[in-house]
Amino acid sequence: MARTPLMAGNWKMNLDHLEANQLVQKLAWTLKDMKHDYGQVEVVVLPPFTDLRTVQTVVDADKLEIGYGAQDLSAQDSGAYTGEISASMLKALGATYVAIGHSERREYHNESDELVNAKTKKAIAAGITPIVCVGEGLDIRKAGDQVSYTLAQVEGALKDIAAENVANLVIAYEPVWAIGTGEVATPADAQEVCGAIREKIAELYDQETADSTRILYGGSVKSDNVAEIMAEKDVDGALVGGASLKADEFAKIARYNG
Ligand SMILES: O=C(CO)COP(=O)(O)O
Repeated sequence: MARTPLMAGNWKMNLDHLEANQLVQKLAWTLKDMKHDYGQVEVVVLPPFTDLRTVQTVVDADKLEIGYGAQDLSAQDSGAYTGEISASMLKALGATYVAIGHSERREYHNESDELVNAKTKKAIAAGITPIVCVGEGLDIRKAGDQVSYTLAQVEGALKDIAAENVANLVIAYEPVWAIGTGEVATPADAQEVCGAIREKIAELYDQETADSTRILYGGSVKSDNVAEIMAEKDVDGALVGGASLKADEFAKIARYNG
């Protein structure tokens, strides 16, 4: 079954709401100039929470086909959880995606597979597509254990989630050693783990489910390396950090297929 490629820009803690407004408009103009076909490659931005209302306003006002979402959400529904943002709050802002378990959250906020699993369930319950992030650090890569390590994260994240929901979610393989370092995984590195993730989903569920789930690669993706990574059969898109902060560069990434 055909999987629509997805290019998602994770802005991390960059750009305030005024800058967000400019970037989203410039991205839309640039893609329009390039005659981008959104049916062929889906384009999504994941700004900081404080930008979401602004992004919603510009996307709605100009009827942009750019999707947007958040970089995290709470595992709780509501109540005394200072600083947290719930799935229903994101839904009310029209968010259609949310990144969950990004390696920076796992590292700096001690997010466990159990928490990632709980957050993934909250996103699904709210009708928001989770982008579940997994991937190994340098020590694990050096030991050659990247596949088993990453598959354990996938299994943890998907615990007790039904096949129909897994078919619709997105998994992003982001080897930590390739994030923000300029050191991009080779296409073969990306395919090795993305292919193994798809096999794992087939084993946990069935082949049809595995064939539907979109699997992204992330880690130093740029316009000059995206095409070769996208040529791999189990890579369905990219989760882009630094290069998504420049409209021209991110538009070129979205137009990797010419
Ligand atoms: O973490 C990433 C996206 O979520 C990747 O970041 P960079 O593209 O800046 O390496």
